[in-house]
Amino acid sequence: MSLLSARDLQVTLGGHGVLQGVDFHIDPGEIVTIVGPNGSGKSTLLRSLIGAVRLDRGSVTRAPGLRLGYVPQALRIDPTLPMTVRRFLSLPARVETATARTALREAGAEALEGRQMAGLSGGQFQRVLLARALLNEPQVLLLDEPTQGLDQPGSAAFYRRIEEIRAHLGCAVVMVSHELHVVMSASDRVVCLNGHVCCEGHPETVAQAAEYRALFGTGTHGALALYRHEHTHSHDHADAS
Ligand SMILES: Nc1ncnc2c1ncn2[C@@H]1O[C@H](COP(=O)(O)OP(=O)(O)OP(=O)(O)O)[C@@H](O)[C@H]1O
Repeated sequence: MSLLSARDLQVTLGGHGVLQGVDFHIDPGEIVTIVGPNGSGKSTLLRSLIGAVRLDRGSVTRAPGLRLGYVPQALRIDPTLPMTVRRFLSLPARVETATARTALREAGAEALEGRQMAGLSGGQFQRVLLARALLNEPQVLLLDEPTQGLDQPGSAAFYRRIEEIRAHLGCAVVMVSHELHVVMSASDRVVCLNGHVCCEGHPETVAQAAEYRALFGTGTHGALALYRHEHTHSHDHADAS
């Protein structure tokens, strides 16, 4: 049985249709990567899965008592606000020091406990966000472009960490990524989104796909152009540029 599934999702934001007829599921231990051009609804799909978006139609079903951990695409913290990493982890709900330390260790951020949030590098900040998502020992970890702004080695290290966390905690992982090496090597399944699910499957089905490049253009720097894309329908999604 799937841990988390969505059926026939339809979402409108600001008067524009963002998701139409989207089905999704994630099974225990799986790593599923969502790819798609800018504005194709990837973040909206993740936010729908955690229950943060009003659905026009469709439903999201969670296994009973399911624990989710979510790493947002961006989180802005007022740089003038003094706040340590430890304190940040206790917002909005206080967590025990032992719990915070375990999560920081899992995320590779144990050395950052006493640091000011405003002084963290991009990679350190992402690890702290990851630690926050791990506080409740999630069964599904959802990551929205977690390596945005990291350099290639930083990004590769982050994804290795995710693999380790999956192995250690046994959690399933849903992530949005634009990085080919992640899509190719770290995913059990790839879901290609453009307002609707264009296609999905094992990364092994990846092939040379001129169609994909035609659809996604340079928005992904052609990096995902290898994803095999068998198109039987046209695209008119407003933001698919
Ligand atoms: N709160 C909002 N109000 C109005 N429109 C919104 C809102 N949030 C998102 N949108 C619009 O919905 C569409 C999908 O946004 P979403 O962030 O889900 O796409 P994405 O695929 O994650 O994009 P990116 O790759 O750029 O992060 C975009 O056109 C965006 O402008």
